[in-house]
Amino acid sequence: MDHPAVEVKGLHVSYGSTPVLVDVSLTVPAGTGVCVTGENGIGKSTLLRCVSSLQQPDDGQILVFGGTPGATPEFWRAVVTTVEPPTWYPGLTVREHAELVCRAHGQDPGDAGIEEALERFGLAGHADAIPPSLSSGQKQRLTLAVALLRPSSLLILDEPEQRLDPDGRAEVAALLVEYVADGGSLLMASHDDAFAEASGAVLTTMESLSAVAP
Ligand SMILES: Nc1ncnc2c1ncn2[C@@H]1O[C@H](COP(=O)(O)OP(=O)(O)OP(=O)(O)O)[C@@H](O)[C@H]1O
Repeated sequence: MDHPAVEVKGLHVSYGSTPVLVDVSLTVPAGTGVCVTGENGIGKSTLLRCVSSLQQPDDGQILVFGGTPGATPEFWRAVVTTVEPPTWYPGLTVREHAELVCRAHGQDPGDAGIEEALERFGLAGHADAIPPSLSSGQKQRLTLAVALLRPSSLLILDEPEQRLDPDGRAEVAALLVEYVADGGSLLMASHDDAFAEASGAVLTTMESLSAVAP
């Protein structure tokens, strides 16, 4: 039986005595995209951090392709998460970061489409620069370019539209449509409904995921 890409049941997370996620449940069927929306501070990043195994919930169950998140190397081969801000390797250029990630995932950097990806993300002119010298939007473009270059089965993206100009948002939305059309699964949080819809994701509000009204 095919497992859903993500299955969250009865998730509870509190910070101190403040509950943030109360009985939250969510399913992302494999090969589909889901976008969680909702006001600042409602708990979207917390949910994505838990699904990415970067945070342990107080209670509830999370399965990613039927397994425990973060428990195996297979999880990290299948899942790309941009919930944590990226870290750049000192002295490696934009192109070298892309090559490194491709190599780590068993791809021949010469065949991985790096030049095309840098071109598509408007980074071709910055391929020999180091990431800290890029603008905040260019850094976000690089983060997403590298996330999409390497093979994966599930993308977990926290507000991927952040800091992108309108052309950048349209380009990323088109790439996410392609990713899901090619069989990938997508779980993201966004404040931009138009971007999320253009990405082909099903929009769902954070409130609707909780069995208990906040
Ligand atoms: N490490 C933490 N310690 C204490 N409180 C936290 C922590 N992380 C998040 N919170 C609180 O939990 C709530 C949910 O935060 P979270 O970042 O998940 O919301 P969000 O929906 O992603 O917000 P935004 O749209 O602003 O990104 C907020 O009230 C936030 O202040």
